[in-house]
Amino acid sequence: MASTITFIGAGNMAGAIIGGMIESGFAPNDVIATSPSDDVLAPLRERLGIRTETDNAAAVAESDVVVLAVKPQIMREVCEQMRDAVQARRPLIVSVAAGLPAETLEAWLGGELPLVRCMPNTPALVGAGAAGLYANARVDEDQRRLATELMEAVGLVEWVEDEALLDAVTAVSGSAPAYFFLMFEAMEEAGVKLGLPADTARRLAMQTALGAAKMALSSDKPPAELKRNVMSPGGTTERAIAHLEDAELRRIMGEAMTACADRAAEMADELGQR
Ligand SMILES: NC(=O)C1=CN([C@@H]2O[C@H](COP(=O)(O)OP(=O)(O)OC[C@H]3O[C@@H](n4cnc5c(N)ncnc54)[C@H](OP(=O)(O)O)[C@@H]3O)[C@@H](O)[C@H]2O)C=CC1
Ligand SMILES: O=C(O)[C@@H]1CCC=N1
Repeated sequence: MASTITFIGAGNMAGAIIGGMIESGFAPNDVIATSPSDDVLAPLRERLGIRTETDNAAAVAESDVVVLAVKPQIMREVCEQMRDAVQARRPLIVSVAAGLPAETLEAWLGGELPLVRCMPNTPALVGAGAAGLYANARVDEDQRRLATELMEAVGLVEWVEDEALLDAVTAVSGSAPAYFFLMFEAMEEAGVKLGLPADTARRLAMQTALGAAKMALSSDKPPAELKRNVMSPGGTTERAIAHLEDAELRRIMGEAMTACADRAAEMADELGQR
C-alpha cells in the first residue's frame, strides 16, 4: 500500500500496531509516528526504521491516513491543535480511542471528515490482534478497504454497523488481553503453591492458553464440547470446572465485561461533550 499512515501518539497501542505492520511487510518509510518527546520516538525510529515527527500538524500535512492514538483525556486538545492541517489535507481519520464518539472527534477536527473508529488490542504487536471497526457515513468503499487492510495486517477485523457496539467490542477484545494476563498470574501463583517452579508454571499456563485458542479457532466444535472432551467422568478436570462454576465464573465475567462496556460509555459522556 503506497499510502502514508501517521500515528498521532506513539505509546502502547500505536507501538503494537506499528510493530505488527512492519512485521507484516508495510514499508517503514510509509509510516510516521508522532509524540511530543523524541525520547519516545527514537527507539521506534531505530528499531523499526519508520519516520518520526514531534509536530503533529507537519505529519498530517503529508498523510493519507491519520491514526489518533493518544489517551482519550487529551484527545480534544490534540485534535484542535491539528484541525487546520487536517482540514487542508482531509485524510482518512482512524481513532483507536476508547469511548470517544465519531461525531465528537469529527467536530473537534473541524467537521465533514471520513472517520473510522477502531477498537484494537495490544496482541496486534505479534500479529494476533483483534479489532472492531465502525465507519461514519463519509467513509467510502476504498477507505473502508484501506482501514481493513491496515488492521488486518496485525490481526482479525470485525466491522460493526452500530457505533454503540464498539463498547461491547472493548469488553470482548479491546480490554480482554488483560483478563487473560490476570488468569496467567493466578495460574502461576496456584502452580507455585502446588510445588512447581514459577517459570515452569508460567510457561505451561501460557502454552496451554495458546493451544486452547488455536484448537478452538480451528475446530468446528463449540467451546462447550471441547471443554467436555477434556473432562473425563469422575476425573480431575470435572472437579476443577465444578469449582469454577460453583464460584460463578460466568457471572463474574459478565459483570466485569458489563463494567468495562459501561466505562466506555461513561467516558463518552465525560469527554465527548463539545
Ligand atoms: N493500551 C491498550 O491496550 C489499548 C488502548 N486503546 C486506546 O489507545 C489510545 C492510546 O492508549 P495507550 O497506547 O495505551 O496510551 P499511551 O499513554 O501508552 O500512549 C499515548 C501516547 O501519546 C503521546 N502523546 C501525548 N500527547 C501527545 C501529543 N500532543 N501528540 C502526540 N502524542 C502525544 C504520549 O506521550 P507521553 O507519554 O510522552 O505523554 C504517549 O506516548 C487510547 O485512546 C486508548 O483508549 C485502545 C485499545 C487498546
Ligand atoms: O483500558 C483502556 O481504557 C484501554 C481501552 C481498551 C484497552 N485499554
